[in-house]
Parts: sequence; structure tokens; C-alpha cells
Amino acid sequence: MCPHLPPLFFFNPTLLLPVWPVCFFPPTLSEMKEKNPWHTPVTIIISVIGVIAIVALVTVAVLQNRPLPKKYKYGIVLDAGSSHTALYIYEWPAEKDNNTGRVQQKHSCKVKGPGISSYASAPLKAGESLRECMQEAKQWVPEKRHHETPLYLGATAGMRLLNMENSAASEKVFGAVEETLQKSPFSFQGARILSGQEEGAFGWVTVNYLDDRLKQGLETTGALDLGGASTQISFVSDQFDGSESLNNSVTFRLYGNDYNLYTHSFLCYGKDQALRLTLAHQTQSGPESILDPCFNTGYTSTRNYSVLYDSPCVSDRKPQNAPQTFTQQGVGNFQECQEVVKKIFNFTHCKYTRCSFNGVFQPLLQGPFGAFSAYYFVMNFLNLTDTSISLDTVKAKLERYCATPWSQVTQQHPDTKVKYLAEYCFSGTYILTLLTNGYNFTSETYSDIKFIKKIKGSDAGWTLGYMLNLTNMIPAEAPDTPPLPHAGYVSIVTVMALLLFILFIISLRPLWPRCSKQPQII
Ligand SMILES: O=c1[nH]cnc2c1ncn2[C@@H]1O[C@H](COP(=O)(O)OP(=O)(O)O)[C@@H](O)[C@H]1O
Ligand SMILES: [Ca+2]
Repeated sequence: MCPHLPPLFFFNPTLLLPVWPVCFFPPTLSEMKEKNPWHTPVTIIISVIGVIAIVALVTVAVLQNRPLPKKYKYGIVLDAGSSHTALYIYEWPAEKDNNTGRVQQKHSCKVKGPGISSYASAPLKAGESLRECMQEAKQWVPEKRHHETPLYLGATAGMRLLNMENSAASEKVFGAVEETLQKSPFSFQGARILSGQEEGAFGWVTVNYLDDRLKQGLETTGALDLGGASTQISFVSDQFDGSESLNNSVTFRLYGNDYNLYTHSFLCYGKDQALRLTLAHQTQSGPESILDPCFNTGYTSTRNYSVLYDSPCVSDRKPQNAPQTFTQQGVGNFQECQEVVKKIFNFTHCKYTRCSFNGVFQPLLQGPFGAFSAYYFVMNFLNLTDTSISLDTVKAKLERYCATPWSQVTQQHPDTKVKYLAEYCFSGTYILTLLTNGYNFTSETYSDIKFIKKIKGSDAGWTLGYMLNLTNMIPAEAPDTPPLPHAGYVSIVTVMALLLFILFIISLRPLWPRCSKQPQII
């Protein structure tokens, strides 16, 4: 053993014993016989106490700051859209509601059947239709959390239209839906129609929350939402302070940052109502058949005039003396389709500095943009979601798709719902026309649009933003955060403790034994 160096203390789980390090210079026999000067009771006791103190300090630091076993809270939102209802379950750590980017979508359930507005003549069925998904939700939320889990239902443009057309029917539908939701074990907070402004603004909140842009005060992403009955555009523009058009302005203070959001919802410009508007233009004279450039060549369908015109978006234009039905014959021509689609937009009047269409104010576009819901479904089907595809290429691909014979389309996509399949030429053309002619995206700014379905596992849509708002989960001011993360804190305490120990050993230097011999060079 070597007397030249102090003992090192190696951690032994049962005993803390000083262990001598291997010596550089082999001790002589006489040295080995000498009494080791470090083995005085004082140095041994001080060293043992020092080691115990360090181990205790580090253990306390680790245990005290160890992340607690995660407990979660839950929230449920039902999105009662015009075409269907979907249920979303969100989850977040119970102890830190206020931190952004922490609420995640845990599960979603698509309600079977159409949207609740389609049950106007059988309202009870609207309530029944939700039961299966509510049952599923019970399995996804731990039972002991059921009673404290808020449950919301928000209805969008389908119910807005039904309410305009027949408010008694819309109330009955709400009555039936509320009855079902009140019976659930969750804490039902009410069912209501969202305004177009809310729908647009909450979609924007969702996208920017999931992208972690709000807490960090980063440049925000605009939100483009295409539904079946309405479509929303929301973005922050440096030139927009709200004064030019107050009803397009929503202001937020989130995490200590002020946002002046431009948002507009176009009722009747969701893709299903836009198709009605387009068909209404093609059937103004009440014909028995039309050649439709927005449907693939060889596609034919018999449509009922009263069904087509049964919507407040077109009902005032129903042609008089029209037969019961008309035949729609696809001729698949993108350019011609775009000409027909353009007719549903009005570009003639604008009382503001600039407008999108129908006399609606829109400030200068400021990207980037996330386009979701039907934008994504359609562009994904057409393989056009890649951001590197130029606007010209998108048009060329769409032109080719529209010109593809219907028989070939059905052969290539045997598993796709025929209703969707038949409408992709129209829907793709409508999306391009809306974005370019409607919102004024150009070949340059088109590449600012990203077609998205989910962000970090959560669906892009208004539901998450709606819940975050109603549960006050986004604070107006930036929350205080601990200056160091847990791992950083533990590492610093460990390093400091070791430094103290080394200092302590060095401070005992006067007690260190002197080497009696010069090292021998062998
Ligand atoms: O897989 C799909 N392919 C094409 N369109 C789809 C698909 N899934 C949903 N959609 C469409 O997305 C739209 C969703 O609209 P939603 O029901 O949210 O209406 P709203 O937001 O206007 O109330 C509808 O037009 C629906 O047909
Ligand atoms: Ca929607």
C-alpha cells in the first residue's frame, strides 16, 4: 500500500471504508512496516462524515426533485361538423396545466352517420348517434377522473345553416344531444353553435399551440380550415390592427404576447355547399341534363332538384318549372371547371383597401399557413401535399386527374368512398380557385401553405383551441419557470458537493504525510 497519497473513498454499499490507491512508487519494506499517518482516528472520522454528508446531500437533491409519478387530467370536445361529428379526448399532466405544448390528443372517435344537422326531422337520432363514441370515451378516461372531465359540444356551419333555416328544429337537435351528453359520467359543460369567428380563431390557436409558437413568442402560422359548409382563414398580418374591419379582428394576450388576429369564416363556401353553389350556377335554366367539367369523363348521376336546392345557401335560386331531376354527365376538364367555380365568387365590389371576395376585407397575406380538414383530405388523395410542388405542377396534375375516365378512377381506388371519389376533381379545383382567386395566393406565396392533418399527434382543427380557452389553460402572462431543469439541478449539486469534498481534502494538506524517499527510477 502507498503512504504518499491520501486514501480515496470508494463507495461500498455496506461499509464506507478508506481504500488506498495503487501507488506510483512501490513502497519499501520499512515503509510498509511504518504506521500509516493517515490512519489517525480524527482523519478517518472526518473523512467518513464528509462522505456521508455528500452522499446524503446528493440523495436528498435527487429524491426531492425527482419527477412525481405522472397524473393526468382529461377534457373531451365533440366537433359537430356539417358532414359528421367527431369526439376528441385530450390529456395533460395534472400538476402543470399552465405549460404550453403539454395538452395532447389521446384518442378520437368518429361518430357513425351524418352530422347532427342532418337529423332535423328525427332529432332523437342525433342524440343516439353519439352514444357509441361516448361509450368509447369512458374506456379512454380513467374512471376516477370521469366526474371531473369537462365535456363540450361545439357545432359549426351545418347547425348554423339549420338554425337559419329552421331554428325550432335546431333547438330540438340540441335538446336531444344535450340529453345524451348529460347522461354521461363526464362533467357536461354545454352544447352550442360556434360563431364563424370563434371557429377560425380557435383553429389558429390550435395550430400555434401545438407548434409551440405561442409560448416562445415566435412568428405565428396562419390557419386555413375547409369544412363541408364553411371555410375559415385566420392569420396575423403586421398591417392589420383591426381598425379597418372590426368584425374580422380577434385580439388575444397569450403568454405575455399580444396578437391581433385577422379571421373570416365564409358560410356556404365549405366544399359541399360550394358544390351546390356551382351546380346551382349550372342549373339556373332548370335543364334535364348538364355536362359537368368538374366530374370525371364517363361519370353520370341523377340529381334531385329539391335535394340540391334544399339549403339556405342556394334555396332562393331554385329554378321555377324545373323537372324533378337532372342528369349530371362528367366531361372532366380542369380549365372549364375552374371557370364555372369562379362564378360562385363575387369580385366586383370592395369598400376596403383590399378584399378577398364577396366584398370581404382581407389584409395582405402573411405566411406561413397550415391548411387542414378537407384541404388535407383532398390534397392528400391527389398526392399534392408535398410543399415542394409548384402551383403550376399542382394545376397540371389536377388537369390530368380531372381528365381521367371515371371507370379508370374507380378501378384504381376500389376502397375509396364513391361520393368522395367522384368529387375530388371538383374539390381540388375548388381548393385551387379559393386559394388563388379567392384569397389571392400567388405562384410565389402558394409554397407558404403546408397541408396538414396532425401536429405532434393531435388533429389540426378548432377543438383543442376551444378547450384550451374554456379551461383557461393558456395564461395571458408568461408563467414563471424554474431556472433549471431537474437534471441540471441534480448535476450542479453533485459537482458542487464533489468540489467541496476535494477542497476539504486539500485543506487537510498540513496533515498529509511527506514521502521519505525520492522516487526510484527503474
Ligand atoms: O376522406 C375524406 N375525403 C374527402 N373529404 C373528406 C374526407 N373526410 C372528410 N371529408 C370532408 O371534410 C369536410 C369536413 O367538414 P365538416 O363536417 O367539418 O363541416 P363544417 O366544418 O363546415 O361544419 C366535409 O366536406 C367532408 O366531406
Ligand atoms: Ca369542421
